[in-house]
Amino acid sequence: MGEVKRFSRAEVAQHKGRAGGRLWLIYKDSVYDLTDYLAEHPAGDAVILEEGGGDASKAFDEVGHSGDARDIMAKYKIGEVNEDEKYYDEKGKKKKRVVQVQPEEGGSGESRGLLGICCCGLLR
Ligand code: HEM
Repeated sequence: MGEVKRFSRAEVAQHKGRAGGRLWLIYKDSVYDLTDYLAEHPAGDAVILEEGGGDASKAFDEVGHSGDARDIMAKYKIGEVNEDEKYYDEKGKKKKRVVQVQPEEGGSGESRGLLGICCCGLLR
């Protein structure tokens, strides 16, 4: 098997399936081109079009799709999202989102929350 193709989420978002374009979507960090499946979807194309270009993990799971549906989906896989944009770890478990807080430029390096500001007022 060859190398897996990698896509950025921004690149996937360019394929919304509108105006004759291809329809890609993301399910659990894998990228699918469902253009040729749209017309076959048992629940119609509209529900998939709504997710076009985006991450359909939640929508797909909420339906409670069958194993058959998952087998079909596998046939349309074209790659995976870039490693640094993945939401799931190697075990398929959802990663904790790491939010990096940059210190404010030129500031004191300390940002006070509302509570902090109130307390400071009281202590003065
Ligand atoms: C990603 C590729 C997809 C494939 C291969 C797929 C396949 C299928 C299949 C085979 C069914 C028939 C029922 C079953 O076997 O589970 C189904 C039903 C359905 N799908 Fe999808 N589906 C896909 C994506 C989506 C997405 C993104 C949505 C968005 C919400 C969606 C919404 C539905 C709904 C609402 C039903 C009807 C469920 C029901 O009758 O209870 N599907 N799909």
